[in-house]
Amino acid sequence: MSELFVKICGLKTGPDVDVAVAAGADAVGFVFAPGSPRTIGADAARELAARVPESVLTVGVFRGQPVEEVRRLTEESGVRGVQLHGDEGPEYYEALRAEGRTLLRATAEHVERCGEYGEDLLLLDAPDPGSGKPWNWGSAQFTAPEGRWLLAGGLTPGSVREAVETTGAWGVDVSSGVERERGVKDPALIRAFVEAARG
Ligand SMILES: O=C(O)c1ccccc1NCC(=O)[C@H](O)[C@H](O)COP(=O)(O)O
Repeated sequence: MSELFVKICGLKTGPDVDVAVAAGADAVGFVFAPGSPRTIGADAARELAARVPESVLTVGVFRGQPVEEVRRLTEESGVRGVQLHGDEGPEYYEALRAEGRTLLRATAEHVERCGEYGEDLLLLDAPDPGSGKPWNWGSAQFTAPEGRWLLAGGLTPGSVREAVETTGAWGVDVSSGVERERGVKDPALIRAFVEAARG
């Protein structure tokens, strides 16, 4: 099996981006959704994305924003992936597909397989994304989707390995669990998370 895909989300500073990349993250996320302590603008994201090597995917995170706004922010920032947390339907993904970006669909609903909406990666997350609250991925009722999917929602360096082993997730995504306070990343936790995730 290939190595677990690890995404570190909600990065706001150059040093934190550098730590995530050096730790071995496969993707880094910049929050464009309004109203979060992690929200940054296109100019800040462009500067952060410029520090990231080609091998690491840069992802803009959106929630309930018009497709024109998503297009504008992705173009201005230069991120190569788009992560959607709203109620966007397949037509929304179709509208973005032509731009050649990696599309991530985040949902708290049960999903049979990745790709149903035209997404490249599926993100199974808590109902309140970025809150650090875990959801019940360990329950007997949970069935993993087919295809490439990431587990998110309240993961920490202490819980991520068990979560991967229990669910068989293809990848993981974290924000709160690598912060020392809400919206402020902790380099040691970023390193510990990536290491623990891959066992
Ligand atoms: O981070 C936010 O504040 C946020 C706001 C609106 C939509 C999405 C948001 N974050 C998404 C993520 O950081 C992750 O994809 C994921 O939800 C992990 O969150 P966490 O439980 O904090 O580890």
